[in-house]
Amino acid sequence: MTDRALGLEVSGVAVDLDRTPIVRDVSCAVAQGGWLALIGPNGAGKSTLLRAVAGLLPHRGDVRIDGSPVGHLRARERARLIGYVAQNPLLPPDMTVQEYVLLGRTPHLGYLAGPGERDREAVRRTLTALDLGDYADRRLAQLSGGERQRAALARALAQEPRLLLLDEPTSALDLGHQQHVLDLVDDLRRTQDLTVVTTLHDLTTAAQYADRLVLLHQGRVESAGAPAEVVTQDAIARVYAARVSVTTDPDGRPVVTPLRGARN
Ligand SMILES: Nc1ncnc2c1ncn2[C@@H]1O[C@H](COP(=O)(O)OP(=O)(O)OP(=O)(O)O)[C@@H](O)[C@H]1O
Repeated sequence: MTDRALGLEVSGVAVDLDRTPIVRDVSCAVAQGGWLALIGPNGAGKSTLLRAVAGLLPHRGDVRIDGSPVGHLRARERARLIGYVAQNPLLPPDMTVQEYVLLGRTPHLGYLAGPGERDREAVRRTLTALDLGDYADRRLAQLSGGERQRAALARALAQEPRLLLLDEPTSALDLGHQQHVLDLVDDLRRTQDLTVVTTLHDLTTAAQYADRLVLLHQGRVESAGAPAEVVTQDAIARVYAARVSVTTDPDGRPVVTPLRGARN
């Protein structure tokens, strides 16, 4: 970890759902402007942890954003600080893309005030950045799966949060849009000190973009650190029951190739 201030600090967070422990005593942290990827098999607790950090689930333990305990923030303040995109967001079908993305500005509007030029400009900029400029007046129901996913992301970016929480943000995107969206988020964290936390199933992609990985298994932290420390052949075999080869790219980041015959 760098000596930069912490953008997100999670200490001893635990979540029970229907009295079942789902996230157990998880601690992790990422610097301001850093990118942390939560990885782990299906059911490991990644989405649950992300929702707890977003303030959407009751939890034990402490979550701090830029040093402030989230539990002490008013809802509006929290909405200004945290942008969250769910794995399968429910989008109002009859709303246009532009109207929906403008909702991202709600936490910034004055009491009873409508959106101003700065808000409209933020929406225009975000739509263009996400390749949705031509879709501004389209209804959300008329978008493809990938376009919908980009609209949900656009709303969170138009919000201009300090912490961006993205649950599988590229699951519906083609390769070009995946790269484009992740590069855009990467650029925002570098230029605007945005702190980013994503869940990502693709371990090679996670290792390319994140500077810190947290491997969750059965609700606990199995390991955490730089990508090359966490993504190892042994860890993947143990936690995912998958047979892979792990090589290293020229930047020293792990590249994971699945090998057929894992069950043999
Ligand atoms: N209301 C609930 N009551 C009990 N268990 C639940 C409830 N909701 C979710 N779970 C369980 O919690 C576990 C963690 O779910 P979560 O969605 O956080 O996993 P995940 O790591 O994001 O998985 P995936 O990779 O499949 O998206 C799962 O086993 C899920 O079945």
